[in-house]
Amino acid sequence: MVQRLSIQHATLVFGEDAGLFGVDLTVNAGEIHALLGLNGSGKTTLIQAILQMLRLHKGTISFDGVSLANLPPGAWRRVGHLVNQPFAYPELDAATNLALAARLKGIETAQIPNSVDAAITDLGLERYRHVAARRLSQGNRQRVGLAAALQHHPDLVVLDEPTNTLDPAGVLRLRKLRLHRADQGAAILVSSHHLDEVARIADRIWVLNYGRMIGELEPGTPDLERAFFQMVHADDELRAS
Ligand SMILES: Nc1ncnc2c1ncn2[C@@H]1O[C@H](COP(=O)(O)OP(=O)(O)OP(=O)(O)O)[C@@H](O)[C@H]1O
Repeated sequence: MVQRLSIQHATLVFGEDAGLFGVDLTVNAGEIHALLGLNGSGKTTLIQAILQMLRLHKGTISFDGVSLANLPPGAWRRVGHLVNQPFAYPELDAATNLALAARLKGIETAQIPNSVDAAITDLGLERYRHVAARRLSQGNRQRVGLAAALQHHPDLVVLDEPTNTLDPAGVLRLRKLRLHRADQGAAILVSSHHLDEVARIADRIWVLNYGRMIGELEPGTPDLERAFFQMVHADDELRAS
């Protein structure tokens, strides 16, 4: 089993209980892992640290066994991500945005039109391929961002709340795409507030609370919401005592 993403004792302190405090996590090739946690629990911070948008104060993050600090720049082409705003230049249409993303990720020039077509089909953007990103609805802009994150078939996929703003059809497309990519060997880490969706796709579900990894939930748990709150409340009580 290839250990694609390995996070050891990730620590990044913004303030008391804000940030990350000794977070450990490993995602193997072919697995989908979900990060759950209340607002402010540290999901985006962890994802930004994985993407080197934030620097850890302590701990290490490795991709295929190589610490991010030593990763050659070309290795980032094997990563696909969506965090904060989806990638899209507002004046450019969906297809041109995707062609630029493909170029940035090192897809050969001759392959770019096929790659863009496939990404547009995968995310159901056919009607919008010639529409400027600034004219797209939020959900369709999110689809463009997801298409850009996934079109180069990255080995590691990191997505922060990707189903936000997607309609049920978009959620379904993304689910199929993620399951398919994991079958092909990608390691996928995704944060979410949508417990139903997480239960459908995740091999493992991790729970963050106040920047600490407080446990794992079994994806097959019948009432995932209840189990989640029990875990969070038990941790809150422990912290208060
Ligand atoms: N740049 C920053 N400076 C100071 N504090 C920050 C910064 N970024 C995040 N924080 C704090 O760190 C904590 C974790 O924030 P983070 O955005 O990672 O949470 P989250 O789990 O992604 O939340 P949400 O579900 O609302 O997106 C919060 O208390 C937040 O206010």
